[in-house]
Amino acid sequence: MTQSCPNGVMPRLVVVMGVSGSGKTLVAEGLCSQLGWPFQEGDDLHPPHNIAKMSSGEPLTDEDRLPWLEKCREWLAARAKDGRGGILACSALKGFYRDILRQNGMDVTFLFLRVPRDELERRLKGRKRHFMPVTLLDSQLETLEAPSGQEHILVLDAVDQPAEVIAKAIDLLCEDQENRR
Ligand SMILES: Nc1ncnc2c1ncn2[C@@H]1O[C@H](COP(=O)(O)OP(=O)(O)O)[C@@H](O)[C@H]1O
Ligand SMILES: O=C(O)[C@H](O)[C@@H](O)[C@H](O)[C@H](O)COP(=O)(O)O
Repeated sequence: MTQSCPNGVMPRLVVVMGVSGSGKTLVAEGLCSQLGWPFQEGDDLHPPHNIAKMSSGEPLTDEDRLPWLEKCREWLAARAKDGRGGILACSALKGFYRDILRQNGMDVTFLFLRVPRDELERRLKGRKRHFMPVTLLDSQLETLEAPSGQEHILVLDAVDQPAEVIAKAIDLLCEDQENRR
């Protein structure tokens, strides 16, 4: 079902968002390897105490997340400067977190990966060597403020096989690019 953009996908800033297990890392890496844009894993920008907190089964608070979101925003701002595009895997669960990432009028496209709870649980249980415990899944889902119609966010039901999900993500970026012309 992949359609190619007539002129290719033009470099831009994309945040692949959603709860833990939704496939942010897989999709963001897949997009970057196909598009040749820089990739950043949002988890790698967390301060160590945030990772320790989640590892111990405690959800993060807004206060915990603010310095991390600032790091994420700085990464996006640096990519905006160099103009080669960039894709950040970042949960961006609440509307105001997303506003932080768009601060100063930065043109950021959010791609929300929507996945049912049972599939999320299956994925988190199957994922090896990762700090995030499956017991935090419900708090992730409670914290998530699904994008409202007012926020221009691309929504992808990310339940197919990985290659298909990545192809659909490229289709959505192409479609959006055409709509923005
Ligand atoms: N479309 C998919 N189908 C099957 N497994 C997937 C899919 N997307 C991701 N996974 C697997 O689910 C787990 C969570 O994916 P990951 O990309 O780490 O999610 P996130 O970064 O949102 O926490 C990983 O083991 C990954 O390989
Ligand atoms: O805001 C948060 O609570 C965290 O950022 C969280 O949403 C994120 O999901 C974890 O860092 C786990 O990492 P994965 O999303 O890669 O599972």
